[in-house]
Amino acid sequence: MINAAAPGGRQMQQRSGHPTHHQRQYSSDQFLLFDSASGAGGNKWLSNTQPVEYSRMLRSMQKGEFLSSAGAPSTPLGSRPSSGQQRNGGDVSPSELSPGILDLHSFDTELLPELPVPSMFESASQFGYGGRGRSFDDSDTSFALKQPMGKGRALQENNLLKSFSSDKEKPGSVAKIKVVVRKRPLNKKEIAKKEEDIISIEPHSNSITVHETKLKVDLTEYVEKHEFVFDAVLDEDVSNDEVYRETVEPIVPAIFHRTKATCFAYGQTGSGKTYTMQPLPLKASQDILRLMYHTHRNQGFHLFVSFFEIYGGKLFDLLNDRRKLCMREDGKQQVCIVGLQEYRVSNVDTIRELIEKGNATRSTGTTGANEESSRSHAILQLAIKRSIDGNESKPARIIGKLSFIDLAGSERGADTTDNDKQTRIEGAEINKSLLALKECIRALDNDQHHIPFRGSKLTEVLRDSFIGDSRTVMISCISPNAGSCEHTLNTLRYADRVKSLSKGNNSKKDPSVISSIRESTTLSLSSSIPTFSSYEGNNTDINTETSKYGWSKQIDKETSSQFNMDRAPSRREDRREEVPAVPSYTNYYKEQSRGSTPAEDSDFSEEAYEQSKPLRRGKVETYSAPLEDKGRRVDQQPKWKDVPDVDVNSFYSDEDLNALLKEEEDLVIAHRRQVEETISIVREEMKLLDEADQPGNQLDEYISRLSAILSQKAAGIVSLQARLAHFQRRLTEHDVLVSSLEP
Ligand SMILES: Nc1ncnc2c1ncn2[C@@H]1O[C@H](COP(=O)(O)OP(=O)(O)OP(=O)(O)O)[C@@H](O)[C@H]1O
Repeated sequence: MINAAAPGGRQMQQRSGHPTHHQRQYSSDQFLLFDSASGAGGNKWLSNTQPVEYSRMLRSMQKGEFLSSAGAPSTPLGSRPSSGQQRNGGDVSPSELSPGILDLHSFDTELLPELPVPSMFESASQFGYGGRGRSFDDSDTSFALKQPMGKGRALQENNLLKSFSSDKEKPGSVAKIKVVVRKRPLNKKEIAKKEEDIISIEPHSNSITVHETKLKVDLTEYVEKHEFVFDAVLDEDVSNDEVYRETVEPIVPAIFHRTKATCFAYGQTGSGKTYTMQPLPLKASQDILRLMYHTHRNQGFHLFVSFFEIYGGKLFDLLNDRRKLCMREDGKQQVCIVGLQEYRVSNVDTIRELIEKGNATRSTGTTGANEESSRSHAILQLAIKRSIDGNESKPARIIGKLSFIDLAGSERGADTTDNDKQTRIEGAEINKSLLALKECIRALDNDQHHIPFRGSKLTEVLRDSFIGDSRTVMISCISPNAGSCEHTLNTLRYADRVKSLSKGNNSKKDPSVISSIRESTTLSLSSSIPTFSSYEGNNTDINTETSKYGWSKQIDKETSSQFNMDRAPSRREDRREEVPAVPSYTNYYKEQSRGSTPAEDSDFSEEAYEQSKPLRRGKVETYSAPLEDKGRRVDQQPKWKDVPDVDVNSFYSDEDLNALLKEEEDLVIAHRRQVEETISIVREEMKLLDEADQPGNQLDEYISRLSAILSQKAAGIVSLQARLAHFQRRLTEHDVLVSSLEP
């Protein structure tokens, strides 16, 4: 448990002169300038305000800092550089790339016969593995290179190996949902601005504390602490290798056992989602291939890769020149993405190339880059498939898969300060998808019969990841700087809220990893931006052993053609059963441009579905009514058990959304007007102050007058912010309703 009174790390030591408060309520004498739950407050100015020097503060305002933050009251958004480019201050190497893909072509799951699984220890000794493979942080995919373990936080063991050596390879041994928080270091810009690092982390207790600087009405500064506990908390010095070991590595073996696993990165723009997600698929591929060639050797498994993005509710194939994709639901309510390319891969280099290609496509496809890319969700999927009865000429059936999702910046959905309607509508779309995602994850953890995946495109395409034997890892990325405090708190609070609502939170929790929040504020955040990330997940057993393993250099390096890649058969071609390997992208694309029709996809789905149906697991049946009703049409909807009792027409229309957006616009304009008025008053007063600043004059009088005016104006702004928060709540409710209703 956290000692709330303990110093919060180095940043807290720096401010040791300031009193630390722990309160559960906003006290009446503390109005908080621009500190709103709405996230709309321009708290940059205040956050940057150091031990309050009144005149300095005024000068800051005079210089326009106030205008730039409060006048356009949004947290400054980092732009998203194109993939492969160096991000500001970042160190993403071209070889350390990429988020992931989703394969929904092969929606049917083949149940494997229980094959004997050789022990990895046996394999390891047999193949002479002595040490851990070189990390992707080193931009080297060679499996067998031994090198010293990176510095670490007791995460140096390879969880994959543990799974080899014990029954942990079975999906049931890995937590169903795990929530991890990762803090990035201060970037150059923040350091140049002398921004404080307000996050302290206690890795041993998995606790994280946000030290929020606030101002009282008399403009004295105080610090409020907000403490949270998650399944794992990763400090800024934790490497991407360690992130992988903590998050994805434990679930990799499960995908050979018909598990669908999903890894999300969530957080505000610039918090490190892409930085965190990019290396994961490559590392996972490395482990998957290793398992395929060793533990599961000769079992006919193949690895497939696909990569697409969801932007503005539309799907684009990142491995096929951003070709627009179509999502279809067949008679069995199986979702398939028509035209999505899948690549059969057999070595890591090929996967790396595909991922780089996808990232580049994503960038070029979203020129003007930062804004748009942070408004898209990129989904990369690694699928394990196997041909029926080991017959390579038959279409491969999906066994398990691992999806990596680099989500759009969480704050975008609730950015109420942007007056551009299109941007706000896009934001609403993101908001909707993030909310829907959170709801699905929560339903998943609660074993609910109805998984509300219809709430958004994102959850619809991830539908098969939410059913059956699934695993979810959420990585909440947070920025450490004071200016991002509100967004960071939103991320952590929402995570905590989701966690606290899950059944697992009550029944399965290890007391030592109970997610807890110890905050001094009780301002309702139910309306705040959906910053999910928290969840119950007791996987402490996974990380306690200390076995080692290493990879063989020879096994995964194939000396085959250019890309070592077979093309995944399209469904049309599946029926022809003639799928020559295509050695180059060019040929591949030509070949693929023929595409397949939705009807054909559906047909295929039917067949595949029928073949695998008897073996499907119970949970699928609970959500998918057509399992018992083969004649059901696509347009017939199942009867959801938990659809709210609402009048659909009163909520679910463009007019309503427009009305909400209009209301929001009015509020934003009113807010802005108040702020501008305040600024002009301050400027006037500064003039007076300058005039008064003569020997013999009484400055106190001016200062107290100014203080009174500012207090009054601030109260007005706080009131507007409360209205904005209220409005956001309504928007959120709207989104929840929309996500709960059938399309
Ligand atoms: N843990 C980290 N260590 C070092 N640098 C980091 C870390 N996390 C992020 N960065 C750097 O911070 C910057 C922003 O990170 P990134 O682009 O991953 O953010 P993001 O959350 O994906 O943003 P967006 O939502 O706009 O896509 C990049 O320059 C990146 O290199």
